Parts: sequence; C-alpha cells; structure tokens
Amino acid sequence: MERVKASSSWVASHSSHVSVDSSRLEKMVDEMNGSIPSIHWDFERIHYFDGGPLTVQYLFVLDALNFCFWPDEELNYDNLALGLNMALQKDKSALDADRLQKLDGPQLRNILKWPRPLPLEDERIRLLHEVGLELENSFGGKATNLVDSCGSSAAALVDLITRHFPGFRDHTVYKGHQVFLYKRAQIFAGDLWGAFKGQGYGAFNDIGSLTIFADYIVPAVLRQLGVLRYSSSLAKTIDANMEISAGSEEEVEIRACTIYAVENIKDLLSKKVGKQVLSVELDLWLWSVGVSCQSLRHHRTLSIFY
Ligand SMILES: Nc1nc2c(c(CN[C@H]3C=C[C@H](O)[C@@H]3O)cn2[C@@H]2O[C@H](COP(=O)(O)O)[C@@H](O)[C@H]2O)c(=O)[nH]1
Repeated sequence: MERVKASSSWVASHSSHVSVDSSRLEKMVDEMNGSIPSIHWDFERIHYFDGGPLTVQYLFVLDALNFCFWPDEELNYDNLALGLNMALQKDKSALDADRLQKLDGPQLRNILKWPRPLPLEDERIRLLHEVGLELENSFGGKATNLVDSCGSSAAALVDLITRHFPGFRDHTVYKGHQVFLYKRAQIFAGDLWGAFKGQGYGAFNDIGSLTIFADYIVPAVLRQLGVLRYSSSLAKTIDANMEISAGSEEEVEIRACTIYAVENIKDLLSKKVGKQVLSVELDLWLWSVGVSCQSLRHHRTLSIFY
C-alpha cells in the first residue's frame, strides 16, 4: 500500500490537469466534525452472504468483474452483484474454479440476466478464465485459500493477488514514473472486511493501510465537493461525456489525486480530532453518496481496472 500512497502523491505533485484544493479539503474535514456517516456494507441488499467460504468465492469473482459498467447506460454494479448472488442461490457450484474456466459471453449474460452483450465482455470472460485457472493451479480452486495464506494482512492479500492474477495489476506509467492504484485488489480486501464485519475471513490487522478505491464515482464526488479541481479542458471533456483514454495523463491524475486527497483527509482528521478513520469507511460513504446522485458526471475510460 505504501507504493500506492507514494506514487499517488508523486502524481499529485506533478499533475497538469487535476489539483487538490487544500482549503476545500480542510473545510470538508471541519464539517465532518470528527465523524462520518456510518454506512452498512450491504446497504443496497444485493450481496450473497452465507458467512462461509462461498461468500469469499463470490466476493473474489465479483471483484474480478467489478469494472466499467457505464458504456451501457442501464447497466450498473448492482446488476453484477445481484446476478452472481442469484446464480449462487440457485446453484452453489456456479462459481467453482472449473466452471469459471468454461464460461462464455452468452452464459455470463444469462447469469446476469442481461439481454445484450456486456461492456468489455471478452475481457470479462478472459478475466474469469484467468481467475478460475489460477485459483485451481495455486489455491486448490478456493478463494479462501488465497485469503488464508495472508496472515490477516490486507496488504499481503493485495500483494498476493497482484502477483498471481495479472488482471488485477492496476498500475501504469505516468511521466516516466510507475504508479500503483490497485483498485480491484484493494476493494476485495475491503469487501471481505465489510461483509464479515472485520471477523473471520474479514479480519485484517492492517485494514487501515488500504487507500480509497479509485474508480469513476469517488473522484466525481470529490469534484462535486470542490476538493478535486479539473483544468477547463478536462472539465469540458468530462461534462460532455467524452471518453478519456486509459493510461492518459488525465486519467491517471484523476485517480491518483483521488487517493492523495483521501489520504490527506485521513491525516487531517487524525491531526485535528485525533480520529483514525479508515479509507474503507470513507469510501463506502463517498461511493454511496455518488451512486445515489443521478446528476453526477463522471469520467469515462474504457478500463478493466475499475
Ligand atoms: N470506490 C468504490 N467503487 C466501487 C464500489 C463498488 C461497490 N462496492 C460494494 C461494497 C459495498 C457496497 O455494498 C457496494 O455494493 C463498485 N465500485 C465502482 O463503482 C463504479 C460503478 O458505478 P455504477 O456504474 O454507477 O454502478 C465502478 O467503477 C465500480 O468498480 C465501492 O464500494 N467503492
């Protein structure tokens, strides 16, 4: 996680299109009054949860596919979660490692009850195959073995996932500098923590080391709050729903500055009110605000990472 924090901070200090408004950030922290709304992890009541190993398998598959819903205006994250949830309710072996390796596009659409091709469908299928194969080759087919081998460390889990599953390697090069964002690997640790309430498979002694999960919703919320500021050309591009390419300076700056801003929020909360707030808690709050805001304008990048 140190690499995520350090490289995001590097981007923020070399940024050309995005800036963090420190006075707005300070104001936001003051307005929090030392606390943030506590959001229940499954506030939308969409997730599969049985308190056991199958929930871990569900969350890993969920986060393997947890990216880029926006190209289909009617599709969102809930369709994915509910679809996988229903598939498991009907058939407990639906997400077994061998089954994942054989899934094709139409079958995935059928699971998600989606009437047309999914955005980046071929990539989603490729990633499911990768997850199934590597789970089988290195972890006896079970996502629980992945979690069990991390000694209750979220940082070790993120490290292990990114070493074994190339599809989770959410890093890039920005102005000649390698930048690590690791959204889906981190959110898997966050989801385990949230679903299992910090116990059992969700017990991590370093949950505070996670950063916020840099997707397309949280930056848009921070922009609305005035904490992130965009150059006028970037603002125009986003407001016109025009695409920003993956790996472009703009895209990396939006995501890295989001992480950097939230790290600053955490630091300020700790300095001003002596309160240690977790990124996962801030993320859940900001994300839930974002998805309930119909008019939210977010950046559009075709990416398998978020
Ligand atoms: N930062 C952050 N990003 C998150 C999530 C989640 C869902 N987390 C679950 C965890 C607890 C709750 O129960 C949630 O159900 C999805 N995303 C991202 O949002 C985007 C989807 O947006 P839309 O197209 O409108 O559905 C897409 O980039 C997706 O990757 C999160 O928690 N944090």
